[in-house]
Amino acid sequence: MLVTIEGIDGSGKSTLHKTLGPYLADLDPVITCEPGSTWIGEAVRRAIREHADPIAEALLFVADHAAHLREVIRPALSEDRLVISDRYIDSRLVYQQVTLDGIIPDPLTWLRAVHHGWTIMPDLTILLAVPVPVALERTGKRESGEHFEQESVLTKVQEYYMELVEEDTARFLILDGTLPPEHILRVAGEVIRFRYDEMNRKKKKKY
Ligand SMILES: Nc1ncnc2c1ncn2[C@@H]1O[C@H](COP(=O)(O)OP(=O)(O)O)[C@@H](O)[C@H]1O
Ligand SMILES: Cc1cn([C@H]2C[C@H](O)[C@@H](COP(=O)(O)OP(=O)(O)O)O2)c(=O)[nH]c1=O
Repeated sequence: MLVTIEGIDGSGKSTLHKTLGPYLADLDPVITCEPGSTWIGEAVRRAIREHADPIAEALLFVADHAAHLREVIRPALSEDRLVISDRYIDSRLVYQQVTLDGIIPDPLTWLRAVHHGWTIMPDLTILLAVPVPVALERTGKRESGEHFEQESVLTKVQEYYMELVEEDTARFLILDGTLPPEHILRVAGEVIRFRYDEMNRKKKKKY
């Protein structure tokens, strides 16, 4: 089962992701992330740092995703493992919708077409929602400000995430990212456990 964690910068994804591994240790989950689960992640980081051309940057994120699928996601899913990824396809659908605006006509259609036919859609996506000012206050404490971490970008990104939810409500679980981290961990952890058990029960029934 593939679970992804999404949200704007500063929404608390990494905090949740780090603690889910130990919380669900009995399920032996594969804990992974985008960008950066393969060497292509280094190129992505450089593109972000050096404000590369937005199309080049978008395609590097896609290249990182392709390598991630081949090296981590597909092998783990083929063994029926539980995979939990900090960011995944939706990050591209929302962030690159912003960065490609005015550069490519209809960026969302283009982004979907680029992924079409080879990506694997998540079974469950946990979206951490926090007001943009709270996220900015949190990320403002970081030493390296990235070019995505601006109010105008994050406001659009949050809006686009909500549009994705409206299109596919069954896939998303929205959690209030301003709640205490232990509370978020318990809800996310128990929902993942329930869904994973349910999937395994259904599989057993088939045999
Ligand atoms: N639920 C929470 N409540 C308060 N602060 C949080 C919470 N989750 C994370 N933080 C803090 O906010 C900052 C950003 O969190 P992080 O997990 O790195 O976010 P992201 O990975 O989404 O950018 C960190 O300093 C972290 O300690
Ligand atoms: C995976 C992905 C990330 N990003 C952006 C979101 C982040 O601002 C940045 C780095 O991602 P990440 O390392 O997850 O940062 P954070 O922990 O702050 O959320 O890259 C995209 O623009 N497109 C993508 O496809």
